[in-house]
Amino acid sequence: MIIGVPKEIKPQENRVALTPAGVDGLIRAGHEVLIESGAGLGSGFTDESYKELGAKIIEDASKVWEKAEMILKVKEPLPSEYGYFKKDLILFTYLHLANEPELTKALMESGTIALAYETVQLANRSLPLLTPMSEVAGRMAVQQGSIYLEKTRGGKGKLIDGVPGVPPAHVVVVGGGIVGTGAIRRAIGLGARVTVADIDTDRLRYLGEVFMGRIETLYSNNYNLTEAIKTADLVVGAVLIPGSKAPKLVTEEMVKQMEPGSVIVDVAIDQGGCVETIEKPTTHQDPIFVKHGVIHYAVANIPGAVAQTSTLALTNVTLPYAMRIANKGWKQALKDDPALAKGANVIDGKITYKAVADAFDMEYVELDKILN
Ligand SMILES: NC(=O)C1=CN([C@@H]2O[C@H](COP(=O)(O)OP(=O)(O)OC[C@H]3O[C@@H](n4cnc5c(N)ncnc54)[C@H](O)[C@@H]3O)[C@@H](O)[C@H]2O)C=CC1
Ligand SMILES: CC(=O)C(=O)O
Ligand SMILES: [Mg+2]
Repeated sequence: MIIGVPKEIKPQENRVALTPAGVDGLIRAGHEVLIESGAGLGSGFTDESYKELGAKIIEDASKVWEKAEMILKVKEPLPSEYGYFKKDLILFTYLHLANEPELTKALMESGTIALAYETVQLANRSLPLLTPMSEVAGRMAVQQGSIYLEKTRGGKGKLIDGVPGVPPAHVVVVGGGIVGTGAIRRAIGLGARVTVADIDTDRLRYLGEVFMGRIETLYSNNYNLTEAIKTADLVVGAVLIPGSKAPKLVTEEMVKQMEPGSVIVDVAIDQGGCVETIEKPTTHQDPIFVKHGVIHYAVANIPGAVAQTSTLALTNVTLPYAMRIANKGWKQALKDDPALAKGANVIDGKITYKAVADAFDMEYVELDKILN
C-alpha cells in the first residue's frame, strides 16, 4: 500500500504521524511511504532520517494526498485539506467528528474511509490510541494552569504548593479518567490540594487507593461541582463520553463564583468542551482568554507542545494498527479486529459511529452492514 504522511498544519502542531522506526517497519513489510518534506522536524526527525530508511520525501502536501492510498495524520484535517479527500482514501488520524460538522460532511461527500484514533476501543472499554495523548495532556494541563496562576501571566498570583504557613492552591479535576489521572499526578507532585469529581464511583475508589489519601474524591453532580469549584484556583476539564460531544458540566454560574485570576484548563475541548463559558478552542499561539475574571485555556492539541515525547508515545500505539490496515486492507483489518472496527466513523458516505450520527441527528449505519 502507498502510505502518505503530510506535515501537520494546525498552529504549532509539531507532532508527526510516523517516526523513522515506523517507516522502517512499513517498508520492511513491503509498503511504500511518502513523507512531506519537513513533516518530522518539529519532533526532531529530519527528511534525511526518513529517506535513508527508504521513504520518498515529497515537497508538496497535495502530491502526498494525491498519491497515497492511506494518509496517516495526527490532528483532524483543516478546511484547506478537505479538497484532498477522495473516494476510497483511508484516513487514519484523530477526528473528533462530534465537534466537526463541516469535516464530517466533507468526509461523507468524498467517500473517504475515515478511521478515528480516538474511538478505537478495546473490549475493556479503554481507548488505546487516545490514552498516551491523554496522559500527556493531563500533566500539561496542570503545568500550564500553574503558570497562568502567576500574577505576571494575569493570574491571581498563587504558588501552587504554597509555602510553610500559607496554603497550597486548590485544583479541581472534573473527570477522573486518563487525562484526570495525569492532572492529579502532576498536581499532587507539585504539592496542590486536589479534588477529583467523576460519576464512576469505581474509578473514584481506584483513584482514592492509588493516590493514598492525597486527594479528595467527589461524586460528580451539579451541586457538588458548584461547591468544589467555588474554592478552586485551577479547574481541569477532563470528562469524556466516547465519540460524543462533551456535556457542559462547568456552568457559567460556577465560573462567575470563582475568584478573579483563577484558571480553567478545558482539555475536553476537542470534543466540544465541558465548560459553558468556552465556545471554541484556542491555539498554542493564542492560548487563553478571560471571562468573568477567570483565565480560560482551551487548546485542542496540547500534546503538540511537547512533540518529541508525544510523537513517540502516539506512534508506539498507532503503528501496529496502521500496519494491519496496510497489510490486509481496511475491510479485512476491521473484520479481524473489533477494537479497530470501533475506529470507523465515516465509511463510503455513511456515518458508522453512533455517537457521531447522534451529534448531528443524522442516519447511523451499522458497520457490519458495510463489512458483510
Ligand atoms: N486538548 C487536548 O489536547 C487533548 C484532549 N483530550 C481529550 O480529553 C478528554 C478526556 O480524555 P480521557 O481522560 O482519555 O477520557 P477517559 O474516558 O479516560 O476519562 C473520562 C472520564 O470522564 C468521566 N465522566 C463522564 N461523565 C462525567 C460526568 N458527568 N462528571 C464527571 N466525570 C464524568 C468518565 O467516567 C471517565 O472517568 C477527551 O475528550 C479527550 O479527547 C485528550 C488528549 C489531548
Ligand atoms: C487527542 C488529541 O486530540 C490530541 O492529542 O491532540
Ligand atoms: Mg478540533
